Amino acid sequence: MATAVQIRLRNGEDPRRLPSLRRADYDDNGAQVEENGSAITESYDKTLFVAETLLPTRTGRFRLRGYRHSVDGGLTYTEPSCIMTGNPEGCEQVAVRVHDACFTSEVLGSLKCDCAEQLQLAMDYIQEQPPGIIIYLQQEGRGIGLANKIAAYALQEQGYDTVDANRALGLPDDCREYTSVRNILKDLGVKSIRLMTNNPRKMTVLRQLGVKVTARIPCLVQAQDFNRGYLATKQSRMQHVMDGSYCYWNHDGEPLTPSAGAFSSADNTD
Ligand SMILES: Nc1nc2c(ncn2[C@@H]2O[C@H](COP(=O)(O)OP(=O)(O)OP(=O)(O)O)[C@@H](O)[C@H]2O)c(=O)[nH]1
Repeated sequence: MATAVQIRLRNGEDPRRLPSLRRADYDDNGAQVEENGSAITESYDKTLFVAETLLPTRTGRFRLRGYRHSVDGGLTYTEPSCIMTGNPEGCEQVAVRVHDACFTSEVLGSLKCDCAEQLQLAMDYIQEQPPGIIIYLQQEGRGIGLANKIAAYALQEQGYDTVDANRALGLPDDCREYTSVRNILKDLGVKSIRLMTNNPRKMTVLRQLGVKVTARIPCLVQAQDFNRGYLATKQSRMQHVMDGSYCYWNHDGEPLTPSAGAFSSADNTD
């Protein structure tokens, strides 16, 4: 006999919906305004916790938390999730990976990028050194979506790199937004984080949102024939901190080879 699923209600809200959110309108400058045109002070980004379960995986057991996130007052929403080990609630300096979806590598096994391997590295890391959190966001293609990313790949077959392909399509280099990360960390009571990333933009954007980032943990994977150019472009045109000729990674975030000048201890503690 089926058992009724109990969903915890918070502040009277049904977390499966976003009923209390209103639609935001925007003025010419992109600011959110009321119907009468006056500026809105209330924030229209909202991230609601839905449920948590325990998930056994090939990498080990993880806590998996589901959220609903809206930036337009509930008109549309995405579903960020949190893959966690240990009990990071209320902790300082929690190892956190903010990871954006990559259907091509994570589902299809594409070799054109390093996304799937970075996700695996992060899972290994937080499994071996709990507590830790991976916040997985549905922002395929650096936010342009899967179909546009496929269009960008088609242009890359003609010789465009990953930046110019987006631009040739009239799309931004990177339009990911991270308000859900701030909201989820707040929901968990996480006080500060060590961010697993090679991307300085992520560090900057999260700090601007008020997330206390105390250190960076490099998240590097071995380059191979199909992603060598992509990794080199991320380094040269998107300021990612990595060495294009070889990649390495260990759990302390320290360089394994003396030639790894890009990874001074200063990089790891800024
Ligand atoms: N538009 C576009 N997106 C890509 C391409 N290759 C991978 N992606 C997307 O890039 C996102 C991951 O971003 P990356 O630039 O690889 O890395 P990052 O997350 O910014 O930085 P790290 O934290 O160091 O991994 C995922 O959403 C992928 O779907 C590409 O060639 N074009």
